[in-house]
Amino acid sequence: MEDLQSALLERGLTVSTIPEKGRSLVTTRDFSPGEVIISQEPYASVPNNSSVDSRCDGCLKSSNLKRCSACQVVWYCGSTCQKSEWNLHRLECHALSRLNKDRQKSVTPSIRLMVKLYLRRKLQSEKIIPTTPADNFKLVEDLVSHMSDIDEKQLVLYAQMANLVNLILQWPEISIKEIAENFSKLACNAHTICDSELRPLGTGLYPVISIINHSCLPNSVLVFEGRLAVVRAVQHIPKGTEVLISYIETAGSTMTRQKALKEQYLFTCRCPRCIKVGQYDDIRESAILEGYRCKDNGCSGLLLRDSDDTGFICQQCRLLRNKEEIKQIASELNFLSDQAIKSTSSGHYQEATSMYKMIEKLQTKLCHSFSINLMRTREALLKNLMELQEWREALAYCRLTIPVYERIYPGFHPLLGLQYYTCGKLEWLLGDTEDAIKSLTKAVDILRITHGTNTLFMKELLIKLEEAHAEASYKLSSKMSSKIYPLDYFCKIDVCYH
Ligand SMILES: C[S@@+](CC[C@H](N)C(=O)[O-])C[C@H]1O[C@@H](n2cnc3c(N)ncnc32)[C@H](O)[C@@H]1O
Repeated sequence: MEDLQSALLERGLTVSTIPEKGRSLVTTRDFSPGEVIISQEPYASVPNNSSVDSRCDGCLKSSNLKRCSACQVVWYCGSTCQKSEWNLHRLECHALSRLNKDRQKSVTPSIRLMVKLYLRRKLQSEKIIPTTPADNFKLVEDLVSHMSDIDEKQLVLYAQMANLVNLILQWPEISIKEIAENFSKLACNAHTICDSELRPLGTGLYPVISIINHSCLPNSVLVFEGRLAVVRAVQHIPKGTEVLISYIETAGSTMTRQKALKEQYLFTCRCPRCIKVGQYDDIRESAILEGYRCKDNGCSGLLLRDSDDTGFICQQCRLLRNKEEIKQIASELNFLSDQAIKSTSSGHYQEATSMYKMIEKLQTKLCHSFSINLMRTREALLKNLMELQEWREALAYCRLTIPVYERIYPGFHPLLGLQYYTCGKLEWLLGDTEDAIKSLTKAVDILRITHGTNTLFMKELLIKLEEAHAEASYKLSSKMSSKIYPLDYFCKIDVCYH
């Protein structure tokens, strides 16, 4: 820990203990928006491989993969990644090859992560892999496990998983209890590794990043460059301030956020947003985000439960919305949602689009215009319409989500930046160059803070913005000299969605 403290002090950081929270990362100098506070390679990581989606164990890419011919479990994109992982995979490969085919199928990413954790400890203790102050098993031992707070059912599950790890490793010196405790540590300390567009790729354990506590109104953001975890300041952080990231999707109401945090991380958040729970403003906000709209189409009031629980009363015009009517629409929505999800996952995008349109119609009747559920439906429509290359309609839905994003992801939030990016790409594709410039500029303003400016992803975005500017000037000069703009120029861009 002392070694870690000196390494952190050089970066302008220190570890302090805060009652109620435990260890926390605190700044010893000012950090400016966009500045990297800390970055770390994983102690152990695994791709979220499934039977339909495989990724390279080294870089998490999904192209040009070849399966390890010995164990038939692990994939690599080429010899560079295979070589860089070889020290550890040599041991893992041997252990996995001993399993029969059925057992191999039960080796989930979580099981592999635990196996890799122990193998790395072994390699470090045998000095085959070097240790550093920020990369050693002692840091894993120091992580919180909440063993005494987890319920019986979860404990049984961890014990079963620990048995499988034991069977794979065949190391009699480690106990089931110890492995089970480490599973509990992974549950509240491991991070989902995402690509630049926040699509999940894998899971990693970053023991120094894991010292950072949560806030629903964080001053920093965690993003990934490949497997490297990077924490950047999203606002000015003065010296002596706790570094805080968000562990969860912050869009939900206070109750929804608190439930998610309690279930997975076993604490009650008391951040500036959460301490407002139960106050009128917070109840109002929850009713907007997750509640219902007034029956009168002309009224924009929000609804709160009436005192005798017969329904919900509009806070603007006092009209009552009956509980039974709400239940009826909600059950229709559940049915349609199941069907729409099935259609999307089986690639029937046309069918899924029709379902989501029906859902949107019902939700527009039921929910407030800033409702998160309605926004999720529009996101699903955007995705499906992009699959169908219905760009104009996709853009219309993307635009509808922006005001809700602005409300639920204030400040420098990567999701808001990414949504502007999608909007900008669609506008440019459709030849709305002026709008594309506006959207791409907003995307750059946010993403240069959350993602930095040096990654390939950001370079591509900056090039797109430059090209959009060039196109606008070209259009202007063509207009002035009455020339016709070459249409095929617009077809050369790719549009992808996060
Ligand atoms: C990834 S760890 C963070 C570091 C941890 N404080 C430690 O001592 O190692 C996550 C755990 O920290 C605690 N924690 C994180 N954020 C918190 C917060 N805002 N309030 C209270 N406890 C928090 C919870 O116990 C949670 O399960």
